[in-house]
Amino acid sequence: MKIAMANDHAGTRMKNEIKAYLESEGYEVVDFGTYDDTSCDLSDYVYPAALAVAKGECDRGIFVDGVGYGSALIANKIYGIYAAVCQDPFCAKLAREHTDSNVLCIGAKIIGDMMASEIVKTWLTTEPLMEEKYRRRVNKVKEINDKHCVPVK
Ligand SMILES: O=P(O)(O)OC[C@H]1O[C@@H](O)[C@H](O)[C@@H]1O
Repeated sequence: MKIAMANDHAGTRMKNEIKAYLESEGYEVVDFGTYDDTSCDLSDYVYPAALAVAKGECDRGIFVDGVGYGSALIANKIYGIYAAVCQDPFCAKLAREHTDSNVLCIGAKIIGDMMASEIVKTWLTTEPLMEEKYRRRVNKVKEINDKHCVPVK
């Protein structure tokens, strides 16, 4: 599985921790930056990383900023991106089982490294539930995406 990663200055340290974990587990990581703690604008990094997922160049995305919502807000503007902010493994489990999210957003100012690691593990290893009600809900969100978002070329 190929994973796009992106972050701003608030997420660099945690992004590096997660990236090292992913690579040790055999995942391929494409790191869109930023690469240091210099203050920057999150969208400069999350936008291209989300595009890579939308285009199928990467299978999933994991983005880290201060609180997580900033990454999700940007990523969810892109056709085919379903980004969820997760602050614990239960949320990460449901973000896959119920929502079929393809981007995980984490807030480095909100949770610690151990929690982030458990969230990432859970999110990457949980599959969407096939129960009719969850499929129906996911499909309704996809219909909104198809109606209002422009496919990425
Ligand atoms: O460090 P500064 O620039 O004050 O704040 C940036 C963070 O605050 C929130 O908007 C985002 O989470 C972003 O990562």
